[in-house]
Order: sequence, then C-alpha cells, then structure tokens
Amino acid sequence: MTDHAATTLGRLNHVGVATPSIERSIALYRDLLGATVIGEPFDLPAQGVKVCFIDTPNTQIELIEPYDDSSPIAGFLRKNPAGGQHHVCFEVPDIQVAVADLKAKGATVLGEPRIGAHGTPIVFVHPKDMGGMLVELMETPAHD
Ligand SMILES: CC[C@H](C(=O)O)C(=O)SCCNC(=O)CCNC(=O)[C@H](O)C(C)(C)COP(=O)(O)OP(=O)(O)OC[C@H]1O[C@@H](n2cnc3c(N)ncnc32)[C@H](O)[C@@H]1OP(=O)(O)O
Ligand SMILES: [Co+2]
Repeated sequence: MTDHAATTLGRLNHVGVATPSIERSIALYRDLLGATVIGEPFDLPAQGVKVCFIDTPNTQIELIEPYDDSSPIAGFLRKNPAGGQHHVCFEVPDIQVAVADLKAKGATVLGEPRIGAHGTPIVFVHPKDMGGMLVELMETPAHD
C-alpha cells in the first residue's frame, strides 16, 4: 500500500493569477473588490516574474506578471492575453519528502526546489499529472 502520508497536503497558501499588467490587476482587486494589497510589487528575476500579493482572510491571491520574454508565464499569457488563474499553491511540511513521494508515484516534478516568493522552497507539478491544474508545493514557513 503506497504511503500517501508523505505528501501531506497543507493549507492553500495562494492562488496564482497571471496578468499582463500587475498595476491594472492591483487596481481591479482594490477598487472593484476592496481588497488589501500587501506592500508593493517586487521582482523575482530568478523565477521570471514580478509579484504582488493580495490578502484574503484565509489565503492570498498572488498576482504574477512576466519579468521578461523568457518568463515561464509568457506562454500562458500568449494563450490567455487577459491573464487568469495560473496555479494553486499548497503548503507541505517537507518539500524534499513531497518531491521524492511524487516522483515515486510517477508525477512530473518541474525542476528542483527553489526559493519562492515567500522565501521558502517551492516546486511545481506538471498540469498533465494534476488534471490540467498547475500545482505549486511550498514548504510551510517556520513560524517565528
Ligand atoms: C516562484 C515564484 C512564485 C511563487 O509562488 O513563489 C510563483 O508561483 S511563479 C509562477 C510562474 N512559474 C511557473 O509557473 C514555473 C512552473 N511552470 C512551468 O514550468 C511552465 O509554465 C509549464 C511547464 C507548466 C508550461 O510551460 P509552457 O506554457 O511553456 O508549455 P506549453 O505551452 O507547452 O504547455 C504544456 C501544456 O501545459 C498546459 N499549461 C501551461 N501552463 C498551464 C497552466 N498554468 N495551467 C494549466 N495548464 C497549463 C498547456 O496548455 C499545454 O497543454 P497541452 O494540452 O499540451 O496544449
Ligand atoms: Co505561486
């Protein structure tokens, strides 16, 4: 019996929303929905995106805009010029255990864990293995 406990799915940390303009999207969430924008947009060149978080009571919206033409979301925006839901991110207790477990189950894990927008290790599972949904796993931040 496969041990499914290894990839213990934690809370929904954020919903990634791709946009051609993070500024326009911030205005939408703020002015249309009265959302709370967390700080200013910031660049993550290593991940090919500019990021800004929108707070909600139980999770976050992660607005992502291509940092440059080589961004991993450039292809998505060519297909979806207005942007839209790009990925969901779940927390896991141990990213290395989750990666090993997913690979053992035959899932395509994209690359190696690297530091994401929250400063903790993240990795992505290919949409083809998750029913068409791009899934990000993020190691649960240590609470200080
Ligand atoms: C890391 C910072 C931040 C954080 O939270 O900390 C982020 O979340 S940044 C998010 C941006 N980074 C990534 O998305 C990295 C992982 N993504 C990838 O490696 C690519 O986007 C990939 C491989 C999922 C798709 O690459 P690409 O679009 O160049 O390839 P294709 O166009 O050939 O797509 C293949 C196949 O997948 C479907 N697809 C693509 N993107 C998505 C998506 N977001 N959701 C669902 N499906 C997606 C695409 O339609 C193709 O399907 P097919 O049926 O083969 O036509
Ligand atoms: Co994300």
